[in-house]
Amino acid sequence: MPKQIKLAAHFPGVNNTTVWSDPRSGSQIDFASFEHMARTAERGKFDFIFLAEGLRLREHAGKILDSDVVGRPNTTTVLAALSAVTSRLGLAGTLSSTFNEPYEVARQVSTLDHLSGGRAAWNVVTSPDAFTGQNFRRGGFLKREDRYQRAEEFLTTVRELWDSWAPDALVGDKQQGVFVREVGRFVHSGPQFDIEGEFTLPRTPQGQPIVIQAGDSDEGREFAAKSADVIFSRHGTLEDGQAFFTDVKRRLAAYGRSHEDLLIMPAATFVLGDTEEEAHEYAREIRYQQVRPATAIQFLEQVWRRDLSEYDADGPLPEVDPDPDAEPLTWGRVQLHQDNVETARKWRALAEEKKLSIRELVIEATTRQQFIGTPQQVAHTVNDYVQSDASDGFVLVPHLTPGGLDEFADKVVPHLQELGVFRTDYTGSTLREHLFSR
Ligand SMILES: Cc1cc2nc3c(=O)[nH]c(=O)nc-3n(C[C@H](O)[C@H](O)[C@H](O)COP(=O)(O)O)c2cc1C
Repeated sequence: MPKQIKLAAHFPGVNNTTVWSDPRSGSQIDFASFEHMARTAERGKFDFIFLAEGLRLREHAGKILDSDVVGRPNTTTVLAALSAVTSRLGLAGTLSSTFNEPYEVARQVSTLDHLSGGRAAWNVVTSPDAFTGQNFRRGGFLKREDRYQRAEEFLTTVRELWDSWAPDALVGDKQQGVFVREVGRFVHSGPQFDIEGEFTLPRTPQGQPIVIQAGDSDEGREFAAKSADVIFSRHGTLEDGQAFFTDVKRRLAAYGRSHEDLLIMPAATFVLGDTEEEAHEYAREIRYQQVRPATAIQFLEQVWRRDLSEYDADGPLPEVDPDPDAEPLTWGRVQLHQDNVETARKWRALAEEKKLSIRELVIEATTRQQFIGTPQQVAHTVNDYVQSDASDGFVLVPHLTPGGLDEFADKVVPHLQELGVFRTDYTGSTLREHLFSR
């Protein structure tokens, strides 16, 4: 029996991977856009729709990063609204464990699980940097290395709250006039949180809503191995995916968990065409739309940590080397280039080897996992990746809002179904049932 593939739909929206200038692109904020994508994902029998969270607009060299599409509505409000226009699709939202409180998050996710009949998931993130936290008047709050301690105790506390009501606590006996047998009480005392009281919501349909984790450091992986149901990762290529998969799955045994208890779902994008050549040509066009000249210079400045605005994006790399001591120029984005000098060395070598301009180099160096081809080819490649343990499935990030997922749902999914590796209909009603058949 081949592995069954898990699929999620990432609502695009706050970075240069979205081609917002395309005539077909719609609003990032209107509910109609969220509804369109959710309905498409449900038509394609996806496991869940996924919303990321950005708590502060990113900045580059002191200005709002204009390659980002600004304006991301509140996660749980959008998901609550989506629960009313879908009936099976899982609803996953990102909420930071650094800038929230366990009681509040437990209530929000619990409410979503009740409203949706057991379809809620929480993506626990520690959030990138102090800059993000300034909106909360806690700019310097928690060093990066201390955030997982808080995240772990945060999640433990949330789980205690979710478990605080017995499954049969709500009696609702109209004859006897007994509504509730016993409310859920909790007491949590630890280094991060010291709270006690009654939780206001009874046990939810899933009991424990699904927990997703998205940090990539050693601590992040360990946290996921101990506590998460799903990891959302950036390791989407075959070799990188397999290395990540092996590393994370081997950590599970220490926590008494099996390989099937934690699903690995990297982000991936896709470009479809009637022929392979057409798909590749279209993919190239999309990358040029995503990385415009000004965006290319910004990417380079992120690595060089210098003002390079005088350079021509269609010309060669600057002769000047990166500044090893400078502060990053970009704030609010996860710092992908911690060692900027080393990254610059690799980029320079790549540009020299392939004779690339700045823009061509940025396109080459920043392209993430993409499935490109005819719908049938893409279905086969996705399946090969999953069967060869590069992942358990993918979180698909379309480049158009809101219609970018339509072709995948309507043209690729049927091929996956024919291969016998993807459901032809939902068999359960909760997200936990979709993901784990239990
Ligand atoms: C694939 C992926 C997606 C992420 N999505 C978000 C997000 O939506 N919102 C957010 O605040 N942080 C997000 N993060 C940042 C993580 O929460 C975390 O702060 C960051 O990766 C640093 O932790 P690490 O060193 O363990 O990777 C994401 C990280 C990864 C790897």
